[in-house]
Formats: sequence, structure tokens, C-alpha cells
Amino acid sequence: MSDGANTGDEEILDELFAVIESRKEELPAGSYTASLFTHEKGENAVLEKLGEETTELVLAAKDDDTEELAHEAADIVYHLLVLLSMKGMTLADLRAELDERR
Ligand SMILES: N=c1c2ncn([C@@H]3O[C@H](COP(=O)(O)OP(=O)(O)OP(=O)(O)O)[C@@H](O)[C@H]3O)c2ncn1[C@@H]1O[C@H](COP(=O)(O)O)[C@@H](O)[C@H]1O
Repeated sequence: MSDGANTGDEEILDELFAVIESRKEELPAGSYTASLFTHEKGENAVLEKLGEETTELVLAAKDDDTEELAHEAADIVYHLLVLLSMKGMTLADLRAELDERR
């Protein structure tokens, strides 16, 4: 597992969100992100994914499978950012909420 160094963590979330926003704008063929924005199920596609990934995360935690836990956590963060973008929100909204709790 990681040694805890977090250099670049903020940047990676900003970069990922910027990619998601550009996929939403350009809807390139072959993009999984674009397919979520154009899915026939609408927002339910990403909501269902978040539900599935959360169940998988819980199972990984119960198994003490930290590699799988990191994998599922990353899936959840990615789909969460897609949901925020879908709702016209940004990472700043998430940061503001977290900041208020300090
Ligand atoms: N971070 C992600 C990311 N995380 C998860 N996924 C996709 O989310 C889907 C997860 O659904 P599933 O659980 O069915 O996938 P799975 O691999 O069968 O199952 P798991 O074992 O992963 O749970 C897979 O198709 C993954 O490819 C992601 N797809 C894209 N990104 C990021 O988005 C960027 C743009 O991707 P495109 O839009 O495809 O160009 C990429 O460069 C990545 O940085």
C-alpha cells in the first residue's frame, strides 16, 4: 500500500474532474464517461453504479482486502465526480462542504 505520501492528490482529483467535464462537453465516441452522460437510463446509470460499487467496497472491507478496497474506493470517487458534474456541481462545492466541517 501507499506510504502515505500525498503529493499531487489534490491535482489528481482536479485533473480527473477536468477530464470528466471535457467528456461531458465533447461526448467523444468510446468514452465510458461520455456513455454515462448519454445513458438511456439517465442519471440512474451512475446512481446504480455508485450503489454497486458501494456494495463491493463493503465486501472488500469485510474481507480485509485492502487492494480491492482501494480499487472500489477509486471507482466510487470517479462515479461520485461524474454525479457532481451531472448535477452542475464542481469540486469546489465538495471542498466547501468539507471545509465547513473542520
Ligand atoms: N477513473 C475512471 C474510472 N473508474 C472506473 N471506471 C469505469 O467504471 C466501470 C466500472 O464498472 P464495473 O464495476 O462494471 O467495472 P468492472 O471492471 O467490470 O468491475 P469492478 O471490478 O471494477 O468493480 C468500468 O467500465 C471502468 O472502466 C472509470 N472510467 C474512467 N475513469 C477515468 O476517466 C478518464 C476518462 O475515461 P473515458 O471517459 O473512458 O475516456 C480515464 O482516463 C480515467 O481517468
